Amino acid sequence: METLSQPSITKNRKQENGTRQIIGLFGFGTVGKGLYHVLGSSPTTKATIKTICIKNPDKERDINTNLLTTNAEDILNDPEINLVVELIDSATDAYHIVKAALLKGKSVVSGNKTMLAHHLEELIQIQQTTGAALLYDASACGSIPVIRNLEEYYDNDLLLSIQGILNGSTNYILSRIFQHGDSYDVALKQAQDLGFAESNPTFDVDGFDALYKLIILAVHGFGTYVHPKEAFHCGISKLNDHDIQYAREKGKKIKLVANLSKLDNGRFTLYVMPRLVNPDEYIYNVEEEYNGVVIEGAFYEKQFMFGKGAGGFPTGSAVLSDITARYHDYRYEYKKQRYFEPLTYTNKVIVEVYFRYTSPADLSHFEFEQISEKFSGKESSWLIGTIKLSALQKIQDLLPKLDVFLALTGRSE
Ligand SMILES: NC(=O)C1=CN([C@@H]2O[C@H](COP(=O)(O)OP(=O)(O)OC[C@H]3O[C@@H](n4cnc5c(N)ncnc54)[C@H](OP(=O)(O)O)[C@@H]3O)[C@@H](O)[C@H]2O)C=CC1
Ligand SMILES: N[C@@H](CC=O)C(=O)O
Repeated sequence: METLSQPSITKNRKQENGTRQIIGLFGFGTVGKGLYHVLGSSPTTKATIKTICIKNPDKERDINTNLLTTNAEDILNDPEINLVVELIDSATDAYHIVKAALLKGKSVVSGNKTMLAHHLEELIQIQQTTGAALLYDASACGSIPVIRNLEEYYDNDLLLSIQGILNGSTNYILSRIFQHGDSYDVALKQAQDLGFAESNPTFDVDGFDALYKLIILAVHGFGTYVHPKEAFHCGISKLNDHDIQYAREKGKKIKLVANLSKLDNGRFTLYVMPRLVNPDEYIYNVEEEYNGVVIEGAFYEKQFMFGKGAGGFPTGSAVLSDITARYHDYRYEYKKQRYFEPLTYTNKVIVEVYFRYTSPADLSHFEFEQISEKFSGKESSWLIGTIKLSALQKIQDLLPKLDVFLALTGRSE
């Protein structure tokens, strides 16, 4: 009788479970340093950082320089390193590093939502082929364990929606504006100085970052992957004093809200937009760099997860949770994708928005279904109207060039 050799999938998994983790770390910026500190303050963790790969060898660093390299191969080809932790700010480089590590059978922990939102399908496949695991709880909502929660709970038949504040920088900026009267530019600079913002803050303020996070949540919540190009997002970069005044007069705040909702006939939608938020909503009191996620189900109604969504220590602690999870051989099973009929994504959904504009030429790009209120002023005008997400999606690339601000009224959801 032929003896079957042990498949490498088992070998890789057994090697890590209960074995001291020897880490190769990519990136020593806000989150990399945060992890270094958190790991150093966690004596029970059975993990050691052996090598740190950075980009710029001339930067001053407050660590043992013997740990440093600029050559990725020093980590990828080191047989002693059994866990790669990827915390860099380039999505393209991160993709190559993560893919190479997984193909070599090394498990990976990453926080790179831009990279994940674009390559998750392929990276799931590679995990299944090589047996190496990829964990990334830090990639969505910083310290809040929302991905693992969605992965392990909520049969997708019961899960109705996930809504929330998924970006710490924009929430920080909006808090500073609404609560402290800071200007947009000053608040953005603070978010950058505090390490909350992405290297390119357009990702934060124009809603890309929240969309990437939402795409990851859709995979673990509903079992369906949506490419970022297919979904509508807009952000707060065009917010001005008129919008702030409008919200205040209505007794509301403006928050950047990510929405994932189950619809009828096996469909769901997802999008990211600013929204006028009422004082009786959970997310109304989510301030500064905190994030808040409201999970709604058929039988339990609402659950609310709240915690710091950005910053070196909170994110470093989420990365450490993934490192420890790998020590215990935890991996995402992608249960919703594997065991349930996946839902189909659609953007054929009508939303009601507050729309502020200056020039009628800008207004002409927007195909409103119905307009229920309209105000025309000398400096700016606004209207309340309904519009299809697909119509907004068509002008997605034009939006940053227009002097308009859009916010969901919250009435159509
Ligand atoms: N900041 C936050 O609050 C959060 C960030 N994240 C994600 O974590 C990741 C890191 O973010 P953050 O720490 O803020 O970014 P930083 O800009 O602070 O740091 C980036 C680090 O990556 C290094 N780097 C860039 N390219 C390479 C490369 N090709 N090889 C090796 N190292 C490289 C840089 O090296 P050098 O030091 O030499 O310049 C730097 O150390 C990003 O994906 C981000 O989206 C996730 C959750 C929260
Ligand atoms: N730039 C991001 C960092 C964490 O993901 C944010 O502000 O939320």
